[in-house]
Amino acid sequence: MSLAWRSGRGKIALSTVLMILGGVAWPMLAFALREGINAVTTHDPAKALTAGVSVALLVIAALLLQHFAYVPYAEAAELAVVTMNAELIELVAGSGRLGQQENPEYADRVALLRKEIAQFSDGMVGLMAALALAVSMVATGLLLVSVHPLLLLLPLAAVPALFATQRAQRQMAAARDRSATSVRQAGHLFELATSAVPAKELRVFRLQTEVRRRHLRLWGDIGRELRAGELRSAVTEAAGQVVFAVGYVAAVLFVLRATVAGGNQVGDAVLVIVLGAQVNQQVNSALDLLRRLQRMAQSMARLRGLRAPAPVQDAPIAVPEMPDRIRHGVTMRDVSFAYPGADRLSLADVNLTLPAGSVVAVVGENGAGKTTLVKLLCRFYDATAGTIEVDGVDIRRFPVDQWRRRVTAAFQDFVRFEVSAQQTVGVGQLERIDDREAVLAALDRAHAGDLTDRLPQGLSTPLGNSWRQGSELSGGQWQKLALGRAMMRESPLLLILDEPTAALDAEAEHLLFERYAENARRVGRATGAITVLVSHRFSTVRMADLILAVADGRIAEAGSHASLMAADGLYAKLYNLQAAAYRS
Ligand SMILES: Nc1ncnc2c1ncn2[C@@H]1O[C@H](COP(=O)(O)OP(=O)(O)OP(=O)(O)O)[C@@H](O)[C@H]1O
Repeated sequence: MSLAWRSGRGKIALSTVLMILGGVAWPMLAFALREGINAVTTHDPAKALTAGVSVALLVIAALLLQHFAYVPYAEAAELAVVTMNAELIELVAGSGRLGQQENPEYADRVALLRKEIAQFSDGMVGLMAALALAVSMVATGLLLVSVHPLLLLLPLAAVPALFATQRAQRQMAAARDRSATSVRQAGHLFELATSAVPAKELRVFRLQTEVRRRHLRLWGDIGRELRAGELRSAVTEAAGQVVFAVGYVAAVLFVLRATVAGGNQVGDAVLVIVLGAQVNQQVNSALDLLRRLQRMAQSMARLRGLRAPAPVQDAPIAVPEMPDRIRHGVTMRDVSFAYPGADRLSLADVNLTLPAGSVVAVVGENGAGKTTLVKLLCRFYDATAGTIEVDGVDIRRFPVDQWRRRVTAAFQDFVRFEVSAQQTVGVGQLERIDDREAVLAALDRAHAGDLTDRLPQGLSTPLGNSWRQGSELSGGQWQKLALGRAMMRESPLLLILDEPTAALDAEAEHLLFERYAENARRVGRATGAITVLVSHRFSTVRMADLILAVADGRIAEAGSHASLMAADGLYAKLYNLQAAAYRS
């Protein structure tokens, strides 16, 4: 509300006045009607004329004023939606960790919230109109009392309806929560069916009909769940309304009896009949407002849930200075790790040292734990047991943010930032995003200097289909840009390359790493920087100073290419298999 107020005090104040005038016009209309009818029954033409003109003016006011008031309200509500979305992005993407985003329950909550925030503006408008509603309810109450104090009980008859509405809301929210996972899965299928990247596989495997069928089936399930919830909540709400209807009928009969007995004038009976209908209208509006407020409160509670800080495992006792260089190496001591909620370890009892200045390759079969090892080094997660140390200092003692500044990485599932080529590389070091020379140097280090020559506007070329005139790149070209992005930071302590070249051909990868490894060792000698390369290509892996063969979450072997070949274990087996495949 404070946001709405700050968005334009003058406009909001004027709208609120218009809203209140419009709101009060309805009960005043009933009052003018009473005066008119009483004037007719007492044969007072002057009073009847005044009342008639008042009725006309009040109808105009009641019908028109509120429309104008809604314009600034809607504007302020949109602003609130934009602000909430910004906060949601900050909460979801701002965390230094991955644990939340890889958790399906968290993903459900974020998906629901995204949907709810889109409907937030309606609730905001209702909330801003609440003052006008309250004023018109008070005016109605005063007029009812003017006929008979007992009539003030009429709005009380609406109280059960209020409770019923609250209950109905909870029933609906529970139904929505129950169907959240299906909604998320249906959303995923919709993305699959309509976005460009999956289009090829969908067609090759002729999956379009299957995806459509599953999408329909999910929506069938969701529809059934929601309809059942809607039916339950409709029955609950109707029960509340029946109580009010009984109260209304009783009030009308009460006044009619008094009128027939001569205690009231005819106009009083008309006043109560009209006001009674208005009370019903007001109570409905109040219920609707309550419904919206409850939805908003639920959204806010969900948002608060996301705001709650993730449990901090690493409260540092004394934060040491981030080292300028690594002198000895990064050591993992008895490191084990299980993903949150998982019942098996993805890494178990890892003990190893990555020597300062070295190029370390990690090999192993799919699911062995290579990426998990890398995630711990990047501190997307902390080890479940054991420690990771840099020159003897536990990395959990460094603030995550500072550690991240000295880590750079390229991943297999790299991001295609659809901005200019300059920026898609430059975001690797935001402070230098517009530094052309830095971007060109990074691309050169990634062996991708020639790429920009092929782009129509060089580094300024907009990339991707979200631009009208954007250039679409091949998978390998996008990957080269992602590698360039990783090379933007010139003095990282840790460079992670997690299958960053899977989309490049074997020769391009070999050339890149030959050059890269040489450079990495040279830089490494100066800063102790360690390069960790995850790859399935053994022609590249053999160049590394240290090779780690991971199997089932454990380090099965560690050593140089020559020593591991001599040992004739897992590495030698995998190497020979690939070499034989290439020879044949
Ligand atoms: N976010 C996650 N939540 C739960 N378990 C996960 C998660 N990511 C990976 N795992 C599990 O951890 C184990 C190791 O996975 P990891 O991604 O480290 O393998 P990898 O060696 O990098 O495999 P690949 O060569 O296929 O990339 C696997 O059993 C996987 O199922």
